[in-house]
Amino acid sequence: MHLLKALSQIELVSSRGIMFGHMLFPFLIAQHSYAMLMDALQIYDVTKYLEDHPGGADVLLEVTGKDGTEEFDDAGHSKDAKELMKDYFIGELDLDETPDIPELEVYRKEQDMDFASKLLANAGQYWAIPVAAVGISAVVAILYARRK
Ligand code: HEM
Repeated sequence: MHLLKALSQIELVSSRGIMFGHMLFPFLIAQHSYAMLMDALQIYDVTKYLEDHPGGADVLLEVTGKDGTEEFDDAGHSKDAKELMKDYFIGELDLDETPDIPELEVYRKEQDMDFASKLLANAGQYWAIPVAAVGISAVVAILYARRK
């Protein structure tokens, strides 16, 4: 449930024009804007820092749309870097205050379908085509026989 709430919060962020992950949240992509998460909650928009980052743009791009806490810590950033980071802080996910998105509930239900239910759900489609073909052939055959 928390994930759904987090997603709905990220959608609000994305409506402000922030790309939030190609892989995790593909429906939220907005061009030319890059955001990353820290400590699974804090959102940083690093778009304007890409070119100035001493570690290069590539490492930042690798963590956009994801949680970059581990990578940030591994790089052994200085106190100054941590201070500078505050300039790019745009907000925090509020996991308690965000509403659920009904569409996501539906999506989740589809995901939960096991193989047998999927097969049953699709069976209708698979039968419809041959049954229609036999029906049409029968009508054509009857019409043809009558003409003779
Ligand atoms: C808003 C977020 C970030 C800020 C403000 C920032 C800032 C900085 C600064 C000021 C430096 C120079 C060294 C220092 O003072 O520590 C640096 C270096 C570096 N950063 Fe970042 N950084 C950020 C995010 C990241 C992330 C997410 C990664 C990894 C995925 C990363 C990887 C590196 C690396 C590898 C270096 C070392 C470059 C070198 O010494 O050659 N940084 N960063």
